[in-house]
Amino acid sequence: MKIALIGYGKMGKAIEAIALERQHEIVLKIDAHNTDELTADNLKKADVAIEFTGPHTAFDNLIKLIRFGVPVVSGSTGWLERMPELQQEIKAHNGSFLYASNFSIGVNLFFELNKKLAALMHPHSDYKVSLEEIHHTEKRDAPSGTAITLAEQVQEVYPEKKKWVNDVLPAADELLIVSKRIGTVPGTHTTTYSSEIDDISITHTAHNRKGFALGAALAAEYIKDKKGVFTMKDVLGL
Ligand SMILES: NC(=O)C1=CN([C@@H]2O[C@H](COP(=O)(O)OP(=O)(O)OC[C@H]3O[C@@H](n4cnc5c(N)ncnc54)[C@H](OP(=O)(O)O)[C@@H]3O)[C@@H](O)[C@H]2O)C=CC1
Ligand SMILES: O=C(O)C1=N[C@H](C(=O)O)C[C@H](O)C1
Repeated sequence: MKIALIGYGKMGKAIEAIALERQHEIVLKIDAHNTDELTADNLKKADVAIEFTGPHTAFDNLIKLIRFGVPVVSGSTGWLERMPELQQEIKAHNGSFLYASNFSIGVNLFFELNKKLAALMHPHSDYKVSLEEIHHTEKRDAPSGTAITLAEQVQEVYPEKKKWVNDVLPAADELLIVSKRIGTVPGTHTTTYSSEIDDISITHTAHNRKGFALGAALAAEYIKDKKGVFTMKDVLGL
């Protein structure tokens, strides 16, 4: 498979390594220094584009890629309020798109656990729910996209939590997400239910970026010849 990497930073490089191991070819690499090479002609060489740039650049890149007609996998976080606009564009161009706030298989299993644990805990009102995420100091957005997904899953089960809040004292109808930035931590997410008597926590700890990169490669292989909007649940059959 011929892959265009849009974003060639920590994730772009991790994806390149896994893609080469899986016998794919990288036909285009775009970073902040050669954005003028993000053209329809250059994208014709690729079977799929994998976009990991960041919160401020993702949406414009994704709109272009969809208009160029290339299937797109994106993991950029911090732009999701514009997803409805992108979805319209995907529909208008009969495009192919797969987004995940976290591509690792472990985190996608963790998402399923998170939903199940929330359902178990909700009847037990002594336990107060909260979330924590820890990432490296280069991370631009807070809370992490993964933490937002976890919070939204909890909110589905706890409709009394009207919104999530980040790093402030929460009101009774707010769900707290604590964000910490420490060294080179690849990504740690915890959901905790805390009572006066005891705490129950589930944690996913990424040891490196290989899991995110492998998930993105699997997603690209899955989407290559499909049309529509997909998620990691489709890829992993969850
Ligand atoms: N969904 C998931 O599983 C995961 C998602 N992420 C998310 O992916 C995003 C990127 O993370 P990460 O790789 O760590 O970040 P980095 O900062 O390491 O890399 C970002 C890359 O994007 C490039 N870039 C900046 N602006 C543009 C632009 N306009 N067009 C093309 N490329 C551009 C940068 O170029 P330059 O180096 O020249 O500045 C750099 O190569 C973040 O939003 C992060 O949260 C991260 C890990 C997993
Ligand atoms: O920026 C990162 O590094 C990561 N970003 C994603 C997020 O915001 O959830 C996924 C992963 O935790 C690493």
